[in-house]
Amino acid sequence: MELDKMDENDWKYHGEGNKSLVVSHIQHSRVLRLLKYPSEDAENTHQIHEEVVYIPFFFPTKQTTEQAFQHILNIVDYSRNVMKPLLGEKYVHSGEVVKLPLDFVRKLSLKIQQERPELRCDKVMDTFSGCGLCLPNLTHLSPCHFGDHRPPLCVEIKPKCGFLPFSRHVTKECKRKVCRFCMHQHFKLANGKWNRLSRYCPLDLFSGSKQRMYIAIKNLLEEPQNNLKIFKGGELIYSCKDDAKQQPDLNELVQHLWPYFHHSNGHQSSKTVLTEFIQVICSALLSTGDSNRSGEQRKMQLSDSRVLCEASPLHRDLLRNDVPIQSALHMGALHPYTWQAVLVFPKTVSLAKILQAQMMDNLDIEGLYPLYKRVEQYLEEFPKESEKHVPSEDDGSIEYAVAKVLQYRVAMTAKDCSIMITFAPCGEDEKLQPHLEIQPTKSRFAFSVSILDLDPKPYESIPHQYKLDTKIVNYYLKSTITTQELPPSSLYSERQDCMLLFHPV
Ligand SMILES: O=P(O)(O)O[C@@H]1[C@@H](OP(=O)(O)O)[C@H](OP(=O)(O)O)[C@H](O)[C@H](OP(=O)(O)O)[C@H]1OP(=O)(O)O
Ligand SMILES: Nc1ncnc2c1ncn2[C@@H]1O[C@H](COP(=O)(O)OP(=O)(O)OP(=O)(O)O)[C@@H](O)[C@H]1O
Repeated sequence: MELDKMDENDWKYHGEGNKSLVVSHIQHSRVLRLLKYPSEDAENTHQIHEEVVYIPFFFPTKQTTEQAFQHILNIVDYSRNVMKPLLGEKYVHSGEVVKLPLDFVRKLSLKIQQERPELRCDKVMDTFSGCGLCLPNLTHLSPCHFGDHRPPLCVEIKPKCGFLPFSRHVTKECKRKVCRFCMHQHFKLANGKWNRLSRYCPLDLFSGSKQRMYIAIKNLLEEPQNNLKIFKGGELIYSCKDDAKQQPDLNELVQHLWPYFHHSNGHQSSKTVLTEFIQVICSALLSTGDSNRSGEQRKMQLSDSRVLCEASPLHRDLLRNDVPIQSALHMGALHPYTWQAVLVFPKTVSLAKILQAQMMDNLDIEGLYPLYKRVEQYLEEFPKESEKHVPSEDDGSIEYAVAKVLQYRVAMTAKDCSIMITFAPCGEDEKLQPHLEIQPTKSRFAFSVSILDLDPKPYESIPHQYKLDTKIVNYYLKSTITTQELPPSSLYSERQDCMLLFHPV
């Protein structure tokens, strides 16, 4: 990429989240990630004072171009030096900071404006610093493959927090039974963020059980919200609609998928196509990504009480079928026709890596917040930090509090990251390294798994997290919405879900 010859016509709108906007190159497998800031700040933007451009960049404090560059550099450093060692070299692409011509960025911003979803237009793209992040386009597969004409499919999942808090600091009993995502759904519905409750429960996705993962992905397909996007050949083909009242069209998705799951020996029903599609996703998510498959993989295991969320449709299915929860949890190893509720996937699996990082939040926000206050107070009294030994137990020291706050921020990043699973069919005689292929059904696929959006979460967001946690829990407790009010599954009947559940593992 020649930075002095940047042309906005070589780039197109690709997607965005709350903090950044992404454009992709029309020929090369590259994306540019540009940061955003609230549009009300844009009015005060660009005050030129003593030849310095001030930018209302992400935080209330104004930043110079140099500070903006440093800010993006911090994002890369954090991804490379903190998150990558935790999540694994093979899953993380930290990218590189680039300085872009301002003229290019401004023209690009105008060009893509009409493609941006309305719900994201409360923020504007940064057109003042000229700084961005250049990354590989993860919706593509590396060029080492392909004799096949079918473009790669890419599934992006934002899994959110996959465990129930185990901290002794938790004061509300419901937090030990119902996961944060499921509780938050009710709060989001009440606030108009979404119009329908999602049946997805992160604890199913992180369960390590193929059946539960299958159900989690099926539920994401039915109600993607901001947790699922599907790309084909780098183009977004399935996600929540801009008008959140509308549901995305699963039949349309099946039409896209059909050429990938069509077998010569007969007609595939929509359901079979979706089933095979989900199986490919599960296989990729469960792959260890290691070329060396011999030898026992170290397994990750959670205690029974942490693996099932009482608000999840799965839990209700068990109750409806009169399966005692605790015995269901234990049956995994004993019964040939049951599901494994206990998390048993190898530690190198992407989901296990993410979960381990999330669980660095071992105090819960309720236990962390007083430590945050301790740090706040210390910083007021002694603004210059000192480096001292970090105690493993809380001895009332500032060192312990600082270490825990840092640990919590890592967990926050892991609770908000996304996974991209990209795959494409490969021919029967195409030779691939074993760790780069999966064959969950009749078809063989080359695939890759990546973890993205690994930005550091600001220290200042901890008080917000503390307040939000209280609001979510209080709303959930007082809400009259019962779990019966979950919308019925449109993909399969509840009964079929159960049949799936009790399929052999
Ligand atoms: O707090 P949460 O769990 O609602 O997560 C926020 C996300 O909302 P979600 O619940 O996933 O719809 C939120 O996502 P959306 O904007 O709702 O798509 C952001 O990812 C936000 O992170 P940041 O402030 O942009 O760095 C996320 O904030 P952090 O908690 O990561 O700070
Ligand atoms: N390297 C990449 N390759 C392909 N697509 C990408 C890449 N990085 C980001 N994207 C796409 O751009 C979207 C926005 O990026 P990202 O999730 O980093 O934004 P964000 O604003 O930081 O998110 P959040 O709302 O979680 O804060 C992603 O959902 C993904 O679809």
